[in-house]
Amino acid sequence: MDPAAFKPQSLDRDAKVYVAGHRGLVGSAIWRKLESEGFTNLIGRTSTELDLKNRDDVFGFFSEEKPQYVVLAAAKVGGIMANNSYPVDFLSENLQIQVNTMDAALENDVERLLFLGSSCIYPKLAPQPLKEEYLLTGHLEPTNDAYAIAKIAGILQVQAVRRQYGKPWISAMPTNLYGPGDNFSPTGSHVMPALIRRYDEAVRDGTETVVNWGTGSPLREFLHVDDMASACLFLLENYDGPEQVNVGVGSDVSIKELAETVASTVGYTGRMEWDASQPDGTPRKLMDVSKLAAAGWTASVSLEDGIRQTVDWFRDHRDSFRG
Ligand SMILES: NC(=O)C1=CN([C@@H]2O[C@H](COP(=O)(O)OP(=O)(O)OC[C@H]3O[C@@H](n4cnc5c(N)ncnc54)[C@H](OP(=O)(O)O)[C@@H]3O)[C@@H](O)[C@H]2O)C=CC1
Ligand SMILES: C[C@H]1O[C@H](OP(=O)(O)OP(=O)(O)OC[C@H]2O[C@@H](n3cnc4c(=O)[nH]c(N)nc43)[C@H](O)[C@@H]2O)[C@@H](O)[C@@H](O)C1=O
Repeated sequence: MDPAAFKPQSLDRDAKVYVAGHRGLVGSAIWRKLESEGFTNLIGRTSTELDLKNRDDVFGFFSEEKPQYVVLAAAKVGGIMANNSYPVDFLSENLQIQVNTMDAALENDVERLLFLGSSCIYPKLAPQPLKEEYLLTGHLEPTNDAYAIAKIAGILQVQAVRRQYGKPWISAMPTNLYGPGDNFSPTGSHVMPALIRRYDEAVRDGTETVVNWGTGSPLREFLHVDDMASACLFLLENYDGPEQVNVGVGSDVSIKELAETVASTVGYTGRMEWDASQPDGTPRKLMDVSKLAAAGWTASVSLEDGIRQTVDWFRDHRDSFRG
């Protein structure tokens, strides 16, 4: 990555900004961040109001609204089981959402666009930590290869638009995210919300043994979604380059350690077991975040504080997640 790509970009606080996926974990955090930083003209649409898979509707929306900036945080998203069970949905829906949104953004002359990918774009057995240049250097993790291919296509589309049309569009690759507003579905979610819900329910139900998926040995890095939103604005204000930029905290924990922290945070004192018939996924995916750090951005929410805050949020909202 060319360090010169990190340079101040002027952003107009009164520009119309379309946050695609503004009700999701990431999109809602980006919306809050932009509002708190003085952006006055944010627009969003639910998937019911505007299905980004519907190309005609997407083109109609862009030609009517004419947003100047776009944050593309709408996607079909899920944890290891959802990705492994519904690969064609993750491939096809994400490709449609991305291609329609970026094509319509190009046709309507969107000035700045930020595409969100994921750390799963890197090869399963790449050296750690994962540097941006490891993209397309090896085989993907099979539990999420379909989703990863869609995300890689998104990075390439951003790069191709830059090359062919000279637009200053960019891509960010977040590590595993968590925080208020996450998806707490027991089977569809990522590990953090799954564990918070499972251990919180175990405490309330007096369950003596809680079973987690896999062996507990995989290592994962967790970034609080408010940090992710802050990094997104930082990139929009400070980065103009073709290469995707990693966003993470720079350290990881084993799933077993994570489960123990969640259990102790919610006050669970029973037994913990592991169901090794469930997939572990990739053994490790620690992001190399030195590019972003050198440019002046680092995460600020500690894992312990972030888990405590997310547990509190879940407890305040858990009735809406029952069933
Ligand atoms: N969560 C994580 O750990 C990580 C997430 N990311 C990336 O961050 C981005 C946001 O993820 P996250 O916030 O977690 O996901 P969520 O599932 O929380 O939110 C996804 C959003 O996308 C919208 N959406 C989905 N399908 C459509 C559609 N067909 N038309 C219009 N809108 C649609 C949903 O809208 P609605 O609510 O209206 O249905 C929802 O607001 C994604 O690109 C994801 O790949 C990357 C790495 C890790
Ligand atoms: C962000 C990222 O998210 C996905 O990749 P992942 O990191 O493997 O996702 P995960 O959070 O679902 O699991 C992490 C680890 O945790 C273990 N684990 C234990 N117990 C539960 C559990 O109860 N639920 C879940 N989901 N996992 C569990 C699980 O077995 C695995 O070892 C991608 O598909 C892709 O979408 C992507 O980019």
